[in-house]
Amino acid sequence: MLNTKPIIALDFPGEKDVLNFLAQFDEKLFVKIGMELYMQEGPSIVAKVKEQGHDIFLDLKLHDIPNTVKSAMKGLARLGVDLVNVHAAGGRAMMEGALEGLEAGTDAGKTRAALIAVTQLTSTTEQQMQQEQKISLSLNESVLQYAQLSKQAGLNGVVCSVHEANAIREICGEDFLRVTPGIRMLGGEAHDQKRIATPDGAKKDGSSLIVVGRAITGAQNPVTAYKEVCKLWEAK
Ligand SMILES: O=c1ccn([C@@H]2O[C@H](COP(=O)(O)O)[C@@H](O)[C@H]2O)c(=O)[nH]1
Repeated sequence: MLNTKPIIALDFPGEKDVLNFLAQFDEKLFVKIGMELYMQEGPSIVAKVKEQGHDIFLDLKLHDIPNTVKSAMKGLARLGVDLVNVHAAGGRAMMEGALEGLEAGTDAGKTRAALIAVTQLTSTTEQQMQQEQKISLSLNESVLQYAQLSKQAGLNGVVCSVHEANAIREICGEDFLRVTPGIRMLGGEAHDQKRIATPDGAKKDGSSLIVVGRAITGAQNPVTAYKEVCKLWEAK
């Protein structure tokens, strides 16, 4: 069973910044290690964060031919994280390969990480998707198509924006995870994100888990900012 705390995106350039950031908290967190940190520090950063007892979403968004993704996922499984992902655009066979690799690499007796697929990045607009990716569907339809494909491949859920979460829940079911980045406090700067929502909006609109980066890591007091996000996310 996955932790339902807001996932803090540890988008820092290196280990020192991460450890200084985590030292401010006196509770176990659910954190995300993405490409920025992993490319600098490699698997050792996963081990160090895990040693401190935090749950980990390893957000490397694998996207390659099925055999390569299967082998890579087998390696990632050995890191013992809680949540991993691929790009749904890699296709059904690639996602099935990822799942096989994850299962093969998970030590006997251990729970395998949940596997989710990125649908359309939260930094993408419908106009961009149609013009650059030449997808003639609406953005909502494209996200739903990727969600259904991910479900058929046996995945545990998707990364999407809050705006698509309810429709995915209706079609794919409550247990199919809707993990939503692009979270901002009311009036907060969007930065490069295009499909954004507040933590309480995410709760209301069907997210299973929220991912929050700069609204916490860039705050003057990250612990206070995190508590504020938790309060809104946990409010009934
Ligand atoms: O569609 C996606 C997929 C992943 N992300 C990641 O989430 C965080 C969001 O950070 P903020 O600072 O809260 O914008 C970041 O690590 C992205 O790589 C995403 O934003 N959208």
